[in-house]
Amino acid sequence: MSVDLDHIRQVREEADCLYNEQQIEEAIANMGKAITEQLSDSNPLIYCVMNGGLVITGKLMTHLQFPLEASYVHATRYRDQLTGGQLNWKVRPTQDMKGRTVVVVDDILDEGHTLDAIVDFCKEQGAEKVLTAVLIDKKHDRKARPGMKADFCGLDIEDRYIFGYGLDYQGYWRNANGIFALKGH
Ligand SMILES: O=P(O)(O)OC[C@H]1O[C@H](OP(=O)(O)OP(=O)(O)O)[C@H](O)[C@@H]1O
Ligand SMILES: Nc1nc2[nH]cnc2c(=O)[nH]1
Repeated sequence: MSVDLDHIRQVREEADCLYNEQQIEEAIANMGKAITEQLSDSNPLIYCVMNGGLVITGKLMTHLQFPLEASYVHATRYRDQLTGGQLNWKVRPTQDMKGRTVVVVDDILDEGHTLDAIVDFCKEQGAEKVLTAVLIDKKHDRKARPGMKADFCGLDIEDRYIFGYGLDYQGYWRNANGIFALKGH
């Protein structure tokens, strides 16, 4: 499928900025502090959920100055759509996580099905404790479980489709240096 780059550029120009870079970096630093306070002696295994978790995981890790191991999983359920479907595992965790503390890091907790499935998988593999960390929690009443929350969260957003800081619009703008909401969504 060919991509209309003029459309991609226009989407970015017309989008509403919900959080700028400075606000996001401050939120990431606060997440790093909270994780450090709780986990600095636990030798955790940090899983980046690709693709969206790429930016937040990299930035968050530099705030975690204690021994840890890092790896990634790849699961997707939105592909290039604005609404989610069936979770598609592309790469499952490979490390031995028996008895380990695992932290699953992703860009967004939207409905929560992605995080729930990854957490369940890690528990089935014998992880002792599985915690979740997300940059963004989207506020609505469609969570996979009522009241579902991440253990560590940077920012809340209203119920709109967003991109930037790892989140994409049709595969683009994961590199946008703010959190932007799509015009009209
Ligand atoms: O809470 P949920 O409703 O399950 O949605 C959250 C997930 O959706 C996005 O991934 P996506 O499936 O778009 O794949 P991507 O990471 O490659 O963008 C995002 O990165 C989260 O992993
Ligand atoms: N890009 C993007 N991906 C998502 N996955 C779940 N919610 C969202 C969202 O608002 N934006």
